Amino acid sequence: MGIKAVVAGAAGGIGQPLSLLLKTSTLITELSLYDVVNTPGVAADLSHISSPAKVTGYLPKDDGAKAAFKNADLIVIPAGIPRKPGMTRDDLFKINAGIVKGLIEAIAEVAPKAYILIISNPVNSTVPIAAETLKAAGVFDAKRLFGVTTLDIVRAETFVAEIAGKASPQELTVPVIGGHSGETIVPLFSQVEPKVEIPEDKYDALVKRVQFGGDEVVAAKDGAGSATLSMAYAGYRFAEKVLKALNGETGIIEPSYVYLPGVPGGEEIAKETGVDFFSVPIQLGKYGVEKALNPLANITDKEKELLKVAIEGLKGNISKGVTFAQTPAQK
Ligand SMILES: NC(=O)c1ccc[n+]([C@@H]2O[C@H](COP(=O)([O-])OP(=O)(O)OC[C@H]3O[C@@H](n4cnc5c(N)ncnc54)[C@H](O)[C@@H]3O)[C@@H](O)[C@H]2O)c1
Ligand SMILES: O=C(O)C[C@H](O)C(=O)O
Repeated sequence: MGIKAVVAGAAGGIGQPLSLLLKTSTLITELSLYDVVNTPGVAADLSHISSPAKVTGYLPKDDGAKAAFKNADLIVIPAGIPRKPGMTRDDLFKINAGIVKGLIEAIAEVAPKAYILIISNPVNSTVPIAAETLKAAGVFDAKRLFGVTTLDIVRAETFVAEIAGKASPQELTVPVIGGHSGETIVPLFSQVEPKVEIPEDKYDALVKRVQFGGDEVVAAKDGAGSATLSMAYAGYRFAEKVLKALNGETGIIEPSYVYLPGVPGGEEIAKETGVDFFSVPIQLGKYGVEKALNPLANITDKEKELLKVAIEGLKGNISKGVTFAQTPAQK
């Protein structure tokens, strides 16, 4: 089976290294790169790599977005502006909301069955925008729409391993649930596998570091953007799991920000949290999310407190996205 993958925003700080990683996958036979600039060059460069995927670059002219997306199996979207110091992810809404909506409208027309992976911030709002836009086009399948929160997990693994003195962070599974910004990010250190002891006096700082890891990078880049390389790694890690699921592998589990009422097992979590969009561990299959796993049953009192704050923040982010998508564009 051939798999067609697309990166929308492929010429950007995340888009280029993410496209490189996707080009190395032997599961992809066709890799389409879409951006408003520079994709012919990025595609020519990647096309010299000796892996199976045929690489093509598309620009907006000649209906390039639709040509790029046509009949795709997997579309990853890191299109949009990144933060500068002093900005929140919500400050990106004004510009990125419209970019995501436009891209999703094109996808709805020409690739309604694609797995859509949204990286563009604010993820807490851009995923609801995508869901509403797909609903309006009559092609929404919650089992195939994902907000990529993997960078929070990657960071949690790294920071927990540092504290727990583990040489190999990749041996740890650290569930991180909720959303993807500040206090909406909820690491569940009580459910780390294999179990680790977080010293009491280090717990709060560790939670904060996972929640605000993005700010560390924004500050260090000092006006030159936000995380790109670690995000490309995280984006590929999630995309690779989707590719394996598409290829028939079973038992693949990773957290992602999904529309809970639309995925098996999600309704109960939506009732418990009071929000429809939420990141939880999901099991992936050939046709999308097979089930959402409920991580809430055994959480600690401290994690319950974090969850409460996260849910309050998420409610506003979600309704802002839904309202934007449902409001007709001003002429
Ligand atoms: N989900 C996460 O964990 C996570 C992590 C890091 C960054 N991000 C977000 O990813 C986004 C991209 O970050 P970056 O550092 O790559 O930014 P960047 O500015 O380097 O790249 C963005 C790219 O998007 C392109 N673009 C703009 N409008 C477009 C459109 N309509 N169609 C197609 N492409 C378009 C730009 O030309 C540019 O090449 C930002 O919103 C950032 O906040 C998310
Ligand atoms: O911090 C950002 O704005 C980018 C990204 O969401 C991150 O977590 O690094």
